[in-house]
Amino acid sequence: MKLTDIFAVPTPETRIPVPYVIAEAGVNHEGSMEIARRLIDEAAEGGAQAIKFQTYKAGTLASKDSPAYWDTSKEPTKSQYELFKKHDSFWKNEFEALKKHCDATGIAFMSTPFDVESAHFLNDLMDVFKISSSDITNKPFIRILCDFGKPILLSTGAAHLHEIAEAVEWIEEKGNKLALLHCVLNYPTADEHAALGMIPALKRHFPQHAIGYSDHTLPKDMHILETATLLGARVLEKHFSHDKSLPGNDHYHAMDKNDLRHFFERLAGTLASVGDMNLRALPEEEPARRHARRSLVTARAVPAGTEISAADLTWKRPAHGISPRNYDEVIGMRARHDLDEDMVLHWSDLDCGDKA
Ligand SMILES: C=C(OP(=O)(O)O)C(=O)O
Repeated sequence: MKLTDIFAVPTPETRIPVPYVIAEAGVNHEGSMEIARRLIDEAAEGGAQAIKFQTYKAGTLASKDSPAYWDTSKEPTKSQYELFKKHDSFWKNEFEALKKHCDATGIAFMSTPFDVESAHFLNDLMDVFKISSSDITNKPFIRILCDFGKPILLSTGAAHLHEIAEAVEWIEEKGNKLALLHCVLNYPTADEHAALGMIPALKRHFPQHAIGYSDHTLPKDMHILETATLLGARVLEKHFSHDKSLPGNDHYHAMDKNDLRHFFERLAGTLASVGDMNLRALPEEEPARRHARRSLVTARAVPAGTEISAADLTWKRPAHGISPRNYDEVIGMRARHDLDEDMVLHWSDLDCGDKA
Protein backbone atom coordinates (compact mmCIF):
# COMPACT_ATOMS: atom_id res chain seq x y z
CA MET A 1 0.00 0.00 0.00
CA LYS A 2 1.21 3.53 -0.82
CA LEU A 3 1.01 6.22 1.85
CA THR A 4 -1.39 8.26 -0.26
CA ASP A 5 -3.77 5.25 -0.47
CA ILE A 6 -4.78 5.70 3.16
CA PHE A 7 -6.65 8.89 2.29
CA ALA A 8 -9.27 7.09 0.18
CA VAL A 9 -12.76 8.08 1.34
CA PRO A 10 -13.81 5.38 3.81
CA THR A 11 -16.40 2.96 2.45
CA PRO A 12 -18.18 0.20 4.38
CA GLU A 13 -15.58 -2.49 4.91
CA THR A 14 -16.21 -6.21 4.67
CA ARG A 15 -12.67 -7.04 5.80
CA ILE A 16 -10.39 -5.25 8.26
CA PRO A 17 -7.25 -4.39 6.32
CA VAL A 18 -3.71 -4.60 7.68
CA PRO A 19 -3.04 -0.97 8.65
CA TYR A 20 -0.34 1.26 7.23
CA VAL A 21 2.39 1.48 9.88
CA ILE A 22 4.62 4.50 10.37
CA ALA A 23 7.67 3.92 12.57
CA GLU A 24 8.09 7.20 14.42
CA ALA A 25 11.87 7.55 14.75
CA GLY A 26 11.45 11.20 15.77
CA VAL A 27 14.91 12.27 16.93
CA ASN A 28 15.98 8.84 18.19
CA HIS A 29 18.97 9.11 15.80
CA GLU A 30 20.38 11.55 18.39
CA GLY A 31 22.30 13.40 15.72
CA SER A 32 24.00 10.35 14.21
CA MET A 33 23.47 9.60 10.53
CA GLU A 34 24.69 6.07 11.15
CA ILE A 35 21.96 5.50 13.73
CA ALA A 36 19.39 7.23 11.50
CA ARG A 37 20.22 4.81 8.67
CA ARG A 38 20.04 1.91 11.10
CA LEU A 39 16.59 3.08 12.23
CA ILE A 40 15.47 3.12 8.60
CA ASP A 41 16.86 -0.37 7.96
CA GLU A 42 15.33 -1.82 11.12
CA ALA A 43 11.95 -0.18 10.59
CA ALA A 44 11.86 -1.75 7.12
CA GLU A 45 12.97 -5.13 8.51
CA GLY A 46 10.20 -4.94 11.10
CA GLY A 47 7.65 -4.40 8.29
CA ALA A 48 6.84 -0.69 8.67
CA GLN A 49 5.71 0.95 5.45
CA ALA A 50 7.08 4.37 6.44
CA ILE A 51 9.59 5.86 8.83
CA LYS A 52 9.06 9.33 10.21
CA PHE A 53 11.53 11.75 11.73
CA GLN A 54 11.01 15.19 13.26
CA THR A 55 12.53 18.33 11.82
CA TYR A 56 12.92 21.36 14.03
CA LYS A 57 15.22 24.02 15.38
CA ALA A 58 14.91 24.61 19.10
CA GLY A 59 14.85 28.37 18.56
CA THR A 60 11.71 28.36 16.36
CA LEU A 61 9.92 25.64 18.32
CA ALA A 62 10.18 26.70 21.96
CA SER A 63 11.05 29.80 23.88
CA LYS A 64 13.88 29.51 26.37
CA ASP A 65 11.28 29.56 29.13
CA SER A 66 9.37 26.42 28.13
CA PRO A 67 8.96 23.96 30.98
CA ALA A 68 9.29 20.28 30.16
CA TYR A 69 5.92 18.62 30.80
CA TRP A 70 7.01 14.99 30.58
CA ASP A 71 8.95 12.61 32.84
CA THR A 72 12.37 14.26 32.72
CA SER A 73 14.02 11.47 34.73
CA LYS A 74 14.68 9.65 31.43
CA GLU A 75 16.65 12.56 30.02
CA PRO A 76 17.16 15.28 32.60
CA THR A 77 16.47 18.69 31.03
CA LYS A 78 15.48 22.04 32.47
CA SER A 79 13.29 23.10 29.59
CA GLN A 80 11.80 21.96 26.29
CA TYR A 81 14.19 24.38 24.59
CA GLU A 82 17.18 22.66 26.16
CA LEU A 83 15.99 19.21 25.08
CA PHE A 84 15.17 20.30 21.52
CA LYS A 85 18.54 22.05 21.26
CA LYS A 86 20.25 18.70 21.89
CA HIS A 87 18.39 17.11 18.97
CA ASP A 88 18.07 19.79 16.31
CA SER A 89 21.28 19.20 14.36
CA PHE A 90 19.70 17.43 11.34
CA TRP A 91 18.58 19.76 8.59
CA LYS A 92 18.11 19.83 4.81
CA ASN A 93 21.25 17.87 3.83
CA GLU A 94 20.73 15.16 6.40
CA PHE A 95 17.06 14.66 5.51
CA GLU A 96 17.85 14.56 1.79
CA ALA A 97 20.40 11.84 2.48
CA LEU A 98 17.92 9.94 4.67
CA LYS A 99 15.24 10.17 1.98
CA LYS A 100 17.71 8.57 -0.47
CA HIS A 101 18.44 5.83 2.03
CA CYS A 102 14.68 5.22 2.46
CA ASP A 103 14.25 4.99 -1.32
CA ALA A 104 17.07 2.46 -1.54
CA THR A 105 15.58 0.49 1.36
CA GLY A 106 12.02 0.55 0.02
CA ILE A 107 10.36 2.37 2.89
CA ALA A 108 8.53 5.71 2.64
CA PHE A 109 10.30 8.73 4.13
CA MET A 110 8.44 11.20 6.31
CA SER A 111 9.39 13.91 8.76
CA THR A 112 7.12 16.20 10.71
CA PRO A 113 8.09 19.81 10.06
CA PHE A 114 7.85 22.17 13.01
CA ASP A 115 8.58 25.38 11.10
CA VAL A 116 8.07 26.91 7.67
CA GLU A 117 11.65 26.60 6.48
CA SER A 118 11.80 22.85 7.09
CA ALA A 119 8.35 22.42 5.52
CA HIS A 120 9.77 23.91 2.30
CA PHE A 121 12.66 21.50 1.94
CA LEU A 122 10.68 18.52 3.26
CA ASN A 123 8.05 19.21 0.62
CA ASP A 124 10.53 17.98 -2.01
CA LEU A 125 11.06 14.76 -0.06
CA MET A 126 7.57 13.63 0.97
CA ASP A 127 4.13 12.81 -0.48
CA VAL A 128 2.25 13.61 2.72
CA PHE A 129 2.61 16.18 5.51
CA LYS A 130 2.29 15.14 9.13
CA ILE A 131 1.05 17.73 11.61
CA SER A 132 1.72 16.88 15.24
CA SER A 133 -0.95 17.12 17.93
CA SER A 134 0.91 20.07 19.40
CA ASP A 135 0.15 22.11 16.26
CA ILE A 136 -3.58 21.38 16.05
CA THR A 137 -4.41 24.95 17.09
CA ASN A 138 -1.65 26.49 14.93
CA LYS A 139 -3.92 27.94 12.27
CA PRO A 140 -1.28 29.88 10.28
CA PHE A 141 1.11 26.92 10.17
CA ILE A 142 -1.65 24.45 9.22
CA ARG A 143 -2.69 26.75 6.38
CA ILE A 144 0.90 27.08 5.14
CA LEU A 145 1.31 23.30 5.16
CA CYS A 146 -2.00 22.88 3.33
CA ASP A 147 -0.78 25.25 0.61
CA PHE A 148 1.73 22.60 -0.51
CA GLY A 149 -1.39 20.78 -1.74
CA LYS A 150 -0.45 17.42 -0.24
CA PRO A 151 -2.56 15.09 1.91
CA ILE A 152 -2.34 15.83 5.63
CA LEU A 153 -2.03 13.46 8.57
CA LEU A 154 -3.21 15.37 11.63
CA SER A 155 -2.82 14.03 15.17
CA THR A 156 -5.54 15.01 17.61
CA GLY A 157 -3.79 14.55 20.97
CA ALA A 158 -4.89 16.79 23.86
CA ALA A 159 -7.68 18.30 21.74
CA HIS A 160 -11.35 18.71 22.51
CA LEU A 161 -13.87 17.90 19.79
CA HIS A 162 -14.42 21.57 18.92
CA GLU A 163 -10.66 22.06 18.44
CA ILE A 164 -10.43 19.03 16.16
CA ALA A 165 -13.48 20.24 14.22
CA GLU A 166 -11.93 23.68 13.79
CA ALA A 167 -8.64 22.31 12.45
CA VAL A 168 -10.55 19.95 10.14
CA GLU A 169 -12.47 22.96 8.82
CA TRP A 170 -9.25 24.90 8.07
CA ILE A 171 -7.90 21.91 6.15
CA GLU A 172 -11.17 21.21 4.34
CA GLU A 173 -11.32 24.87 3.26
CA LYS A 174 -7.95 24.36 1.60
CA GLY A 175 -9.18 21.14 -0.04
CA ASN A 176 -6.38 18.81 1.13
CA LYS A 177 -7.05 15.15 1.71
CA LEU A 178 -6.97 14.42 5.44
CA ALA A 179 -6.50 11.56 7.87
CA LEU A 180 -7.03 12.12 11.60
CA LEU A 181 -4.89 10.21 14.09
CA HIS A 182 -6.28 9.70 17.56
CA CYS A 183 -3.45 10.39 19.99
CA VAL A 184 -2.98 10.85 23.73
CA LEU A 185 -0.34 13.47 24.44
CA ASN A 186 1.06 11.84 27.52
CA TYR A 187 4.32 9.86 27.57
CA PRO A 188 4.13 7.01 28.17
CA THR A 189 0.37 6.69 27.96
CA ALA A 190 -0.96 4.13 30.46
CA ASP A 191 -3.01 1.46 28.64
CA GLU A 192 -6.08 2.47 30.64
CA HIS A 193 -5.65 6.05 29.39
CA ALA A 194 -5.24 5.14 25.72
CA ALA A 195 -8.90 6.11 25.13
CA LEU A 196 -9.08 3.93 22.02
CA GLY A 197 -12.85 4.47 21.97
CA MET A 198 -12.02 7.84 20.42
CA ILE A 199 -11.10 6.01 17.20
CA PRO A 200 -14.72 5.03 16.42
CA ALA A 201 -15.75 8.45 17.78
CA LEU A 202 -13.51 10.15 15.20
CA LYS A 203 -15.03 7.90 12.52
CA ARG A 204 -18.50 8.95 13.65
CA HIS A 205 -17.75 12.68 13.74
CA PHE A 206 -15.59 12.80 10.61
CA PRO A 207 -16.88 10.02 8.33
CA GLN A 208 -15.46 11.81 5.30
CA HIS A 209 -11.86 11.28 6.45
CA ALA A 210 -9.58 8.33 7.08
CA ILE A 211 -8.86 7.60 10.74
CA GLY A 212 -5.72 6.31 12.42
CA TYR A 213 -3.85 6.24 15.71
CA SER A 214 -0.59 7.72 16.95
CA ASP A 215 0.35 5.57 19.93
CA HIS A 216 2.35 6.59 22.99
CA THR A 217 1.74 3.50 25.16
CA LEU A 218 4.54 1.11 26.07
CA PRO A 219 4.86 -1.58 23.38
CA LYS A 220 4.54 -4.63 25.70
CA ASP A 221 2.76 -7.27 23.60
CA MET A 222 1.49 -4.71 21.05
CA HIS A 223 -2.14 -5.43 21.91
CA ILE A 224 -2.97 -1.71 21.99
CA LEU A 225 -2.09 -1.31 18.30
CA GLU A 226 -4.07 -4.44 17.52
CA THR A 227 -7.13 -3.13 19.36
CA ALA A 228 -6.78 0.21 17.56
CA THR A 229 -6.83 -1.66 14.25
CA LEU A 230 -9.95 -3.61 15.24
CA LEU A 231 -11.62 -0.33 16.20
CA GLY A 232 -10.98 1.15 12.77
CA ALA A 233 -7.49 2.72 12.71
CA ARG A 234 -6.17 2.32 9.18
CA VAL A 235 -2.84 4.08 9.75
CA LEU A 236 -0.77 3.55 12.87
CA GLU A 237 2.15 5.56 14.12
CA LYS A 238 4.32 4.48 17.04
CA HIS A 239 7.70 5.58 18.35
CA PHE A 240 10.52 3.43 17.07
CA SER A 241 13.98 2.75 18.46
CA HIS A 242 16.93 0.54 17.52
CA ASP A 243 17.62 0.13 21.27
CA LYS A 244 14.81 0.59 23.78
CA SER A 245 17.24 0.46 26.71
CA LEU A 246 18.90 3.76 25.74
CA PRO A 247 18.37 6.56 28.27
CA GLY A 248 16.88 9.15 25.82
CA ASN A 249 13.44 10.60 26.19
CA ASP A 250 11.78 8.64 23.36
CA HIS A 251 13.56 5.27 23.50
CA TYR A 252 11.99 3.67 26.55
CA HIS A 253 8.40 3.85 25.27
CA ALA A 254 9.25 3.01 21.67
CA MET A 255 8.81 -0.27 19.82
CA ASP A 256 11.73 -1.94 18.07
CA LYS A 257 11.82 -4.14 15.00
CA ASN A 258 10.99 -7.27 17.01
CA ASP A 259 7.90 -5.60 18.50
CA LEU A 260 6.87 -4.59 15.03
CA ARG A 261 7.27 -8.12 13.66
CA HIS A 262 5.37 -9.48 16.63
CA PHE A 263 2.55 -6.99 15.96
CA PHE A 264 2.17 -8.03 12.32
CA GLU A 265 2.26 -11.72 13.25
CA ARG A 266 -0.35 -11.51 15.98
CA LEU A 267 -2.52 -9.21 13.87
CA ALA A 268 -2.45 -11.70 10.97
CA GLY A 269 -3.84 -14.37 13.32
CA THR A 270 -6.44 -12.01 14.74
CA LEU A 271 -7.60 -10.77 11.33
CA ALA A 272 -7.88 -14.37 10.13
CA SER A 273 -10.19 -15.02 13.08
CA VAL A 274 -12.23 -11.88 12.26
CA GLY A 275 -12.79 -13.09 8.70
CA ASP A 276 -14.71 -11.19 6.04
CA MET A 277 -17.66 -9.94 8.11
CA ASN A 278 -20.30 -11.42 5.75
CA LEU A 279 -23.07 -13.40 7.48
CA ARG A 280 -23.27 -16.97 6.22
CA ALA A 281 -22.85 -20.61 7.23
CA LEU A 282 -19.26 -21.70 6.74
CA PRO A 283 -18.13 -24.80 4.83
CA GLU A 284 -16.56 -26.04 8.09
CA GLU A 285 -20.06 -26.05 9.65
CA GLU A 286 -21.60 -28.39 7.05
CA PRO A 287 -21.42 -31.53 9.30
CA ALA A 288 -23.16 -29.58 12.08
CA ARG A 289 -25.87 -28.41 9.67
CA ARG A 290 -26.61 -32.05 8.74
CA HIS A 291 -26.25 -33.71 12.13
CA ALA A 292 -26.86 -31.15 14.89
CA ARG A 293 -30.03 -29.68 13.40
CA ARG A 294 -33.33 -31.51 13.58
CA SER A 295 -35.91 -33.12 11.31
CA LEU A 296 -39.63 -33.70 11.73
CA VAL A 297 -40.03 -37.15 13.31
CA THR A 298 -43.18 -39.18 14.01
CA ALA A 299 -44.21 -38.92 17.67
CA ARG A 300 -46.31 -42.10 17.31
CA ALA A 301 -47.17 -44.69 14.68
CA VAL A 302 -49.26 -43.14 11.88
CA PRO A 303 -51.39 -45.43 9.64
CA ALA A 304 -51.34 -44.88 5.85
CA GLY A 305 -53.83 -42.19 4.71
CA THR A 306 -53.93 -40.41 8.10
CA GLU A 307 -54.00 -36.63 7.97
CA ILE A 308 -50.90 -35.49 9.86
CA SER A 309 -51.69 -33.49 12.98
CA ALA A 310 -49.51 -31.80 15.58
CA ALA A 311 -49.85 -34.84 17.85
CA ASP A 312 -48.17 -37.01 15.18
CA LEU A 313 -45.02 -34.88 15.06
CA THR A 314 -41.98 -34.07 17.10
CA TRP A 315 -38.49 -32.83 16.09
CA LYS A 316 -35.22 -34.62 16.62
CA ARG A 317 -31.69 -34.81 15.28
CA PRO A 318 -30.27 -35.42 12.67
CA ALA A 319 -31.32 -33.05 9.91
CA HIS A 320 -31.52 -35.76 7.24
CA GLY A 321 -35.28 -35.44 6.76
CA ILE A 322 -37.87 -32.66 6.44
CA SER A 323 -36.72 -29.56 8.28
CA PRO A 324 -38.89 -28.29 11.19
CA ARG A 325 -38.98 -25.00 9.27
CA ASN A 326 -41.54 -26.86 7.03
CA TYR A 327 -43.72 -27.77 10.02
CA ASP A 328 -46.74 -25.70 8.86
CA GLU A 329 -46.64 -27.30 5.43
CA VAL A 330 -46.55 -30.84 6.82
CA ILE A 331 -49.58 -30.39 9.10
CA GLY A 332 -52.62 -31.51 7.05
CA MET A 333 -50.65 -33.71 4.61
CA ARG A 334 -51.42 -37.45 4.56
CA ALA A 335 -49.20 -40.43 5.33
CA ARG A 336 -48.46 -42.15 1.99
CA HIS A 337 -47.84 -45.45 3.83
CA ASP A 338 -47.73 -46.69 7.43
CA LEU A 339 -45.26 -44.68 9.43
CA ASP A 340 -43.51 -46.14 12.47
CA GLU A 341 -42.99 -44.14 15.64
CA ASP A 342 -39.63 -42.24 15.74
CA MET A 343 -39.32 -42.16 11.93
CA VAL A 344 -37.38 -39.27 10.40
CA LEU A 345 -39.87 -37.96 7.82
CA HIS A 346 -39.02 -37.38 4.16
CA TRP A 347 -41.24 -35.78 1.52
CA SER A 348 -41.61 -39.20 -0.12
CA ASP A 349 -43.47 -40.39 3.02
CA LEU A 350 -46.26 -37.82 2.54
CA ASP A 351 -49.02 -36.87 0.13
CA CYS A 352 -50.48 -33.42 -0.22
CA GLY A 353 -53.99 -34.75 0.47
CA ASP A 354 -56.47 -31.90 0.92
CA LYS A 355 -53.60 -29.38 1.00
CA ALA A 356 -52.96 -29.67 -2.75
C1 LIG B 1 4.86 14.52 17.75
C2 LIG B 1 4.31 14.15 16.60
O1 LIG B 1 3.04 13.70 16.45
P1 LIG B 1 1.96 13.07 17.49
O2 LIG B 1 1.17 14.21 17.97
O3 LIG B 1 1.19 12.12 16.66
O4 LIG B 1 2.74 12.40 18.57
C3 LIG B 1 5.06 14.22 15.34
O5 LIG B 1 4.45 13.96 14.30
O6 LIG B 1 6.24 14.53 15.37
